[in-house]
Amino acid sequence: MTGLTRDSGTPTDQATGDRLLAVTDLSFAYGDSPPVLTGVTLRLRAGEVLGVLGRNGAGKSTLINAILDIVPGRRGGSVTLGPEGSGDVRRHVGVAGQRVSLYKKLTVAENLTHAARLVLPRRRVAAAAERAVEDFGLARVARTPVHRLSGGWERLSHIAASFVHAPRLRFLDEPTSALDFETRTRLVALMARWRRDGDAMIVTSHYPEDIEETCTHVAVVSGGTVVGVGPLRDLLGGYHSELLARIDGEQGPLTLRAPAPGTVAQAAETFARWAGEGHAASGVESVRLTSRNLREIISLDPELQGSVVEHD
Ligand SMILES: Nc1ncnc2c1ncn2[C@@H]1O[C@H](COP(=O)(O)OP(=O)(O)OP(=O)(O)O)[C@@H](O)[C@H]1O
Repeated sequence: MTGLTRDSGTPTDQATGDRLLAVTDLSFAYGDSPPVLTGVTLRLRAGEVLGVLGRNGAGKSTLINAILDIVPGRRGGSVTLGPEGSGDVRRHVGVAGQRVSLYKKLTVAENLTHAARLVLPRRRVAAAAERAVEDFGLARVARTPVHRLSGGWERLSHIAASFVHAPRLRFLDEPTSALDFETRTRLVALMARWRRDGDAMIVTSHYPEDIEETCTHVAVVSGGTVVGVGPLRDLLGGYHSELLARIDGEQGPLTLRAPAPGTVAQAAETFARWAGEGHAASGVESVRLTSRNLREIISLDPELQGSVVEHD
């Protein structure tokens, strides 16, 4: 495929000062089984968000587990987590795994407090838990025991507890699964805020829209390694959008068509320019903006086919 750069444009750490993750030549196998991952090298700096795509069973969760050394099985390679020289990995790293890890009998607020106590000094625990309730919109369920929550609220509470200590490096394994539209929107907005604040993230998802909305870089796990890493804008920019404007002119309806390289936002800019040049002065009947988005791009790439699922 043309858009995805292989081994070029990898998030780099030319200036290592704001580096939050360095993975070099990491391999991983479960027990005596053949390796699930081989020779993975990744770098993430402040403000970079890496979206990880791949089919079911490709090794996305394993990538997170291997980086964090959660499950035994690392076979060589090196990993540096968090800001360089900070020493305190637990304080700077947060993991919202695919499986919810909350105490079922405790309320959401109690879970948040407990999670904060594990990492933060006592004087900061209450404020951190309160802030998580506010940021994640959990006030309605704060006093509800986890076993009585719906699946979506449970997942959101799980993510809130995972990040109650406001880590600089965040791992999110399929964070939007089970979330309704409103809740997903809230999480996506929070992720954008964390990115602006300079946190780095690794996000796995089967939804290209999640990756497109939240990530600065994309990686594909396939055949036991990370086969493509690149900036999202390069991936999307390698394809063309098309603008269609139907205009009612004196000679009857007229269709204007123009290729617009790049993302939907860039295409919209092109249309605005047309309008400024008077093309639309006689009245635009309808404007269709078609763009190759990540979902379309994935459908064109055999390596990625099967790695996405449809939203409900
Ligand atoms: N604890 C384990 N022991 C042995 N094999 C495992 C274990 N966990 C995962 N695997 C295997 O490792 C491979 C990668 O699994 P992983 O869960 O990382 O894939 P994934 O890309 O996250 O999948 P999904 O999209 O379904 O969540 C699979 O073949 C899986 O069966």
